[in-house]
Amino acid sequence: MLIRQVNSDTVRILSQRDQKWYKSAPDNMTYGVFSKFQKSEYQVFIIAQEDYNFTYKNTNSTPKELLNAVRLVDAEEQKRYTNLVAKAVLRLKESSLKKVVLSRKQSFQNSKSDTEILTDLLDAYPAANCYFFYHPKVGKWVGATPEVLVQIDGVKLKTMSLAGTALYQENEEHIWGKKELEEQRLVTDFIIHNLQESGADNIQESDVKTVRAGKLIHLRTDITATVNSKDKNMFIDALHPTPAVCGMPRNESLDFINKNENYDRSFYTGYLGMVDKGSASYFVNLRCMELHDDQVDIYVGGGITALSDPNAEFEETLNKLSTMKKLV
Ligand SMILES: C=C(O[C@@H]1C=C(C(=O)O)C=C[C@H]1O)C(=O)O
Repeated sequence: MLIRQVNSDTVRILSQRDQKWYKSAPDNMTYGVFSKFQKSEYQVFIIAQEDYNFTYKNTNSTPKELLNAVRLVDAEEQKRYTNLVAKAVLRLKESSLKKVVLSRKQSFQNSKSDTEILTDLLDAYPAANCYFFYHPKVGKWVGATPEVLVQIDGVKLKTMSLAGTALYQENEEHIWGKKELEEQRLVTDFIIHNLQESGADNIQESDVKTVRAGKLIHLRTDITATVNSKDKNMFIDALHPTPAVCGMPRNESLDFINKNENYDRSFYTGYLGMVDKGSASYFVNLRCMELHDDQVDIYVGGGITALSDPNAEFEETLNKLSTMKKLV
């Protein structure tokens, strides 16, 4: 497993010599975790039998083709997805469901090598958390995620509420609509409530800010807290899945997703992380794709509320799709 965190030059690789599929890891070791959206299905632990890091300086010359926008409309898929969103909007208007995150995957041919994809990823997304994961029994995934699930260093915990999406426009301050502001507030409230329930102290939230992720922008609140428990997993369980990838209330949205999304999210909207003695960093697996021999599956989604417009939600998935499509 390889990770380069936001705006860092250091690429870290944890590698396991054997091909075993570890289902847990002792806490005094350095290890990586790669988890499905529905964690009860499974998690993979990478035991760091080797632990390397190297400096990767961005070339400052992102290849031109990576900057081009690509629009990847598939008419059938548009119809299917907008119908799904319309069904969710009806449910959101008629029930106690407040938000549900819907998603889809689209497949493309790929002729690039893993190394080409990885170097293009590191060049194109210095401001994202870039990762590459491979396990012979699990598969090969790559992504550039803007979202931290949770970082714990000693007693300090950091997390974020990230939701709401718009296109980045140079020299223009975006005015966010009610839908985005409300759906992001919902995520913040959920995180704060669940941290309180888990016994975290001194919970602080920043002002809401607009942050850039490639050609997209999102709303983000940074949240910090003090934690005394040594059990990092407790905080992951408290936070994952947040309403940034699932919905609100959690069980109701999960039920809607399982009954209506009609495909397997697999590791998309799950999380990945590295745990190193006293510290742990976990990221939400977004803006990601699964690599097969000559095909890739790109996963994208977005938060739906009663105020959502199905066509605008489809556009949002297209914009997110191009993040990874540029790399293959
Ligand atoms: C679900 C995704 O992203 C999440 C949904 C967002 C939204 O609905 O605006 C924004 C950021 C993420 O929390 C994705 O990128 O696939």
